[in-house]
Amino acid sequence: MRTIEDLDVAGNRVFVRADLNVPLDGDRITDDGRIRASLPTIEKLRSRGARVIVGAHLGRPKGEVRPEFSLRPVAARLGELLGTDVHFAADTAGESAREVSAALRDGEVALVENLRFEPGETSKDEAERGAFADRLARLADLYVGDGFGAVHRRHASVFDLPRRLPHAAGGLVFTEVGVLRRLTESPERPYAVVLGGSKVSDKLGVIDNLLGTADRILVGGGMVFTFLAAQGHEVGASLLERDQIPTVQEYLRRAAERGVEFVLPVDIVAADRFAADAGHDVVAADAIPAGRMGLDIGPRSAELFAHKLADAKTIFWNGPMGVFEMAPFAGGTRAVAQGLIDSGAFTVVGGGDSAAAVRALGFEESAFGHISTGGGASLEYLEGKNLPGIAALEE
Ligand SMILES: Nc1ncnc2c1ncn2[C@@H]1O[C@H](COP(=O)(O)OP(=O)(O)O)[C@@H](O)[C@H]1O
Ligand SMILES: O=C(OP(=O)(O)O)[C@H](O)COP(=O)(O)O
Repeated sequence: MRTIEDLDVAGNRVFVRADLNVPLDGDRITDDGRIRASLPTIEKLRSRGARVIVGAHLGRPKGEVRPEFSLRPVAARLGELLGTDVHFAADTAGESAREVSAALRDGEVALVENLRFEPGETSKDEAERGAFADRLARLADLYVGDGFGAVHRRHASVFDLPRRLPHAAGGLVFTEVGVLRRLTESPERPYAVVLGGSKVSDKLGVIDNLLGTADRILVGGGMVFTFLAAQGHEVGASLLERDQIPTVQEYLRRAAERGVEFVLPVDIVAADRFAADAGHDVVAADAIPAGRMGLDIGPRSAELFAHKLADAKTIFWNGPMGVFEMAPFAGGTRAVAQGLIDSGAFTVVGGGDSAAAVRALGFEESAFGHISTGGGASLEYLEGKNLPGIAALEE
């Protein structure tokens, strides 16, 4: 992969695909980790006289303009962190974006509106994606891929755009890939992987490959309930991917065959609704009452998980153990974070929300080996998959 140093950026318009998909509460950014992670590349380009046009997504607005997914608050925060005004284009590749791009002076920075407001960004249809990438390409002379958290997406701005412009990888993508490579090339054993979060169907697939590399797989978060259902238990109103049950049954069977240990919660914090002030209590994992939803792993599970991490030499963790954003359901995530630290292992935490969780719960980032900005992206990298956003940069 070429680096920024290989590009002649001075006086040129450089489109930087960043991952600025930060958690928001209304228009308040609750964790700006991904914005901070994007700064070194943007600063380096500015200092070399580039005209920087940043493109990014926020949430999953599915090709529609939805004001609650606007990047405007992100532009303001990016400007504060850079110590300069960030011009904001009210559309993605339309009139406003073209005007903003044309008016940029050397060293200035602009952010265009949420790329996913355009159906072409995420389309499965290559022609539709290509047409959108063509429009984006008119905004810039060069492309820098730095949105590590989105490199696993075959999206217009990630995959099709770099094929249309001279391109290079940004520093964040380099750093992330460098650390993850260490996990794929002979990790020190025992190697434990902790999986949780809510993007269950996205992330279940990684287990297929982990069964060949990890010694122990701990499952928490929303992923738990598909496992419990696969074992024949009722999961009440918890998050469940019913069509994935046979796949999970197959994973459990293969794990037993290969001597990979699956560690599942033994108790669950079950709530009567999805709210911070919901009524809740701890129930056995195989006895979740009808109508109740599991929003965290229980205290006995937290202890079990910490115990199963204690002797590990390498740990990768993606996905919070519960709905950590609500205090009554943060215990499992806190215990796993502490378990990683106490193990003394080489630890990697990946994912927008996982990284936000460790910061929100007051842990020092330096207590972990590496905090990755990508959850799904790092999982797919560990799977050995060809990541579209990296493949396009290598071309
Ligand atoms: N049991 C659960 N039910 C519903 N949502 C959950 C549960 N456990 C965790 N979550 C949610 O998962 C989200 C993070 O999932 P995900 O996006 O997959 O992680 P990451 O961004 O770290 O890759 C958090 O917002 C958290 O509230
Ligand atoms: O938040 C992200 O990924 P992550 O939750 O796996 O860390 C990225 O911004 C990608 O978002 P997407 O999973 O909606 O494509």
